[in-house]
Amino acid sequence: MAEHLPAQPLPNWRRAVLKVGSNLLAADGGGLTPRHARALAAFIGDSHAQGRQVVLVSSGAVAAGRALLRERALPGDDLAARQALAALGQAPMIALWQSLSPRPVAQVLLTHDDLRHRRRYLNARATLRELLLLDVLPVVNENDTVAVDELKLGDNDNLAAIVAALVDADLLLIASDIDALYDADPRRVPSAVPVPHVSTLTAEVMAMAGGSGSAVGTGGMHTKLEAAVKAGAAGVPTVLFDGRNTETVAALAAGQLHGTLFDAPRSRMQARKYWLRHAPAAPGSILVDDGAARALAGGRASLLPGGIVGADGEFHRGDMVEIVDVTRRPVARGLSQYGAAEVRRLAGRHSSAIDAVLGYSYGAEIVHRDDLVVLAEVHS
Ligand SMILES: Nc1ncnc2c1ncn2[C@@H]1O[C@H](COP(=O)(O)OP(=O)(O)O)[C@@H](O)[C@H]1O
Ligand SMILES: N[C@@H](CCC(=O)OP(=O)(O)O)C(=O)O
Repeated sequence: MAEHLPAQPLPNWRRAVLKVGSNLLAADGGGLTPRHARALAAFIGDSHAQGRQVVLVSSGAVAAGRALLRERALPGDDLAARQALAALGQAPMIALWQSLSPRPVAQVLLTHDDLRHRRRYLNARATLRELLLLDVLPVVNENDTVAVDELKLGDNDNLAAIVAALVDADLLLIASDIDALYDADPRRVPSAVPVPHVSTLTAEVMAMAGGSGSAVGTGGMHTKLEAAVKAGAAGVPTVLFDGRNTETVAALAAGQLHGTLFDAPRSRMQARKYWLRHAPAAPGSILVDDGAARALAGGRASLLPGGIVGADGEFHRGDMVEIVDVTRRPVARGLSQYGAAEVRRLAGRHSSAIDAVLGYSYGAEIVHRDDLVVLAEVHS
């Protein structure tokens, strides 16, 4: 099918999230097969050789678990059964990727709760960043085994979009069993035509999507469009392509897309700055000396403990806080890596003393420069 779709340039990227659906990993309707995963793993390897980073979001645990039980009586299709199947199939899914990757593979299981609570969100982000620094391949899946129904993210398309924002990716790649978004569900409307480029995800575009076309897929096209909306809100464009087509997958490494490109409404930097400017601040602030105030105003510095003279009010690790000078004039705002009590204890100390003072460390920066907007930007 890809030959019907014109090649278009893939947006430039350095860090991407690649989402691989169950349909590709359990392609023969049974257990896991490397058939399509092999080319996708080669794409990840090629990208790595080009100095790019990929975080993989892989489905397939439930499908793998179901296949492992084979002739045994299958449990029902209720939540507990799915959770048991996910527990059974998660290790083989990771093992499949490890068998195809020359680099070590790291398993990351996330729940909705991990992403909703600031502190756990920051911890997940720090772990993923660290895994990328360690040059290993993170393989993320929803922690189906413990997620309860009302708190389940439910589908890995949405999870992949959240992870793309979490790791500051500049592209979300969705590998599916179809070569593009079609203007209607192609199973119901045989005359449906592929849409190579979506500049805005209007209600009309959202209405094009139908459910999953297979027994193992969960979301269908609808959750892929939801993912494109979520990623777009974080400034990340999304591409959808056929992960079964080895030529399509090989072309990606050469920067060519045969599939659908969804533009992001604003740049990643604009989206992040917007969020930092408008996210509600906790009732507390960090007081900094003149040197730190000047360094922050320059726009490229992180806030280190040495420039801090104190903290007002209450805030927790991960909260948005105001940063003010000693006259209480606002200088910047940003996400604090430490709570107010910890900041008071660290004030004036060198970053290298954090461990000794607290007995642990969340890193050398109290507010990392990526998580900070200076005053001029706050009012722009
Ligand atoms: N408008 C549409 N365009 C393309 N595919 C659609 C559309 N509506 C529904 N689909 C179905 O969505 C399926 C892909 O989603 P899904 O089965 O969940 O796969 P995955 O495991 O890749 O997430 C396609 O195979 C197709 O049958
Ligand atoms: N977390 C589940 C997959 C859920 C899911 O979204 O599946 P899919 O629609 O195939 O991407 C699993 O590992 O089986």
